[in-house]
Amino acid sequence: MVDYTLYLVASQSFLPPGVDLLTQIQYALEGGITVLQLREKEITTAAFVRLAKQVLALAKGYNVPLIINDRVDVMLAVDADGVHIGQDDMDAATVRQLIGSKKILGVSTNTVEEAQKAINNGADYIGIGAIFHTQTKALTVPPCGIAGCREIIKYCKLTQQSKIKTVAIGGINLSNIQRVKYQTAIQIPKDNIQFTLDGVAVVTAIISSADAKSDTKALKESWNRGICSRLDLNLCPRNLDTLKQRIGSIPENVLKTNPLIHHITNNVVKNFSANITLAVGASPIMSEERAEIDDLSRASGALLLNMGTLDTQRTETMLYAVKKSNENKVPIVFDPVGAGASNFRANATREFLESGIMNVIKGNEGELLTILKGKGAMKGVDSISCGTLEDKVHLVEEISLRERTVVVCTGRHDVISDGRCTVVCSNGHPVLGQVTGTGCALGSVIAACCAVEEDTFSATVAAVAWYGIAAELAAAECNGPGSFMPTFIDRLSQVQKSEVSLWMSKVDLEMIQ
Ligand SMILES: Cc1ncc(COP(=O)(O)OP(=O)(O)O)c(N)n1
Ligand SMILES: Cc1ncsc1CCOP(=O)(O)O
Repeated sequence: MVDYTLYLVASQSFLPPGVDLLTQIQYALEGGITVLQLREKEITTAAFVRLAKQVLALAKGYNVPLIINDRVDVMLAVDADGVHIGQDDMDAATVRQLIGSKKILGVSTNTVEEAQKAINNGADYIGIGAIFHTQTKALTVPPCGIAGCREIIKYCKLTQQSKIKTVAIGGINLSNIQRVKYQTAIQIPKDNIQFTLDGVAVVTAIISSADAKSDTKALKESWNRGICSRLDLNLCPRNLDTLKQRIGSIPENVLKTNPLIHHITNNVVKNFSANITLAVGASPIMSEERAEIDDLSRASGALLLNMGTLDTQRTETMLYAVKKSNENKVPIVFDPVGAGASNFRANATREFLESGIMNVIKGNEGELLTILKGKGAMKGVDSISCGTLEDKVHLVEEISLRERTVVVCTGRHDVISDGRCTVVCSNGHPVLGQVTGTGCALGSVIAACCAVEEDTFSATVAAVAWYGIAAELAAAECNGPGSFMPTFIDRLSQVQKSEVSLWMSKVDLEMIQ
């Protein structure tokens, strides 16, 4: 039985300066790779055979199978353990005939149809990908992403009841390996079954590493470790009554717990967001200093990441904060402000989503459309509409299912989904749209609620309703946006102090079946 946990696709092209391939492979073997592939595109057949013989001897010493990329002739010449082929190579059925039944056959797949064909043609495993963008090769088809990968796993494991093994490939590294493992998992609650990938394949995460042995170890440990971050997909209450019961106590818990909320947010809203955080009973800290992220991550109840005034340095810091928060199981609320306004922001949004697990994604329709469809869906940082409320619900559900996280789309009606359960919250007031920063500061309240409530979906619904009700109360008392701001902060801070039943009576929620 081959163990596909950590599959290295090795190639001379991506080595660090001064390091030779055999040495790097030796480190990777010492670090614990479980499968090795030799992928050489630029060398002669004779050189490929020579190299393959050396690599095979090395791999045998660690009992690790050697797969040859693309070249059936080289694989047969050195008697390697198997061959890996892509969609543009010799067809899998012919390769199977040539190599016989005992050798390993791997096939690259990007769609369910390709997986189906690979299984029918006798593949032992499929490489699913590219799952994310990769620097290693120019992709001819777009990355299939977490959602595409899940579809393929589901097909392989469930529909076909097949013994085929699955590994994901493309852009996988230490920062996202856990996300890949857990977010591609398929749960069948009624049968208590879970299907997961059998492993991941990487090129640069190991082959370009300055310390290949320890990076290999770290990748393997991360794969085998329990889940980082919180993915509480089973906690979502199933009906409106249980949801309302659960959200009723959340504002009070924020006040009692006084969680620290680390904000990496935009310059326009820092002051307002800090005041809103204080008003709900949490403690804000605004810091973009990378040197204190480790400490803050250990101390924080939640992290708010807001892309409003993004720059290159802040992007780096945010990526590091994502990594640390996931490691420390600190929930992250991600606000992709202006995601589609420029290529820079669209790319950063993608990079954030690929780099780790975001527990909540909060955006307006334009931002969420950008997450779903890429750049081109919005103008500047202002939102555009995706159509009817039904369209908005579909948008939120689609992203939530794809990213396996809670998604909130703000607007006249706020739509919140965790992919299994969707609610529309109609609390709020149009004056919120006349005060800058009110959208961003909602992120602070969501983060405060997530810090005290494990069930991220309920925490998010509580925050959205709480915010909306405070806005309704404040708007009723004031004359315009100027006087609204202080009154809003007052009302926000008073919700916990009022009777739960009083604030709950104002909650305007509808559950979408
Ligand atoms: C494990 C694994 N999965 C996918 C690939 C990609 O193979 P292919 O589609 O043949 O592309 P090239 O590697 O030839 O560029 C792989 N090599 N390994
Ligand atoms: C060979 C291949 N096939 C699909 S993505 C990929 C390259 C993966 O490289 P990396 O792990 O460095 O992103």
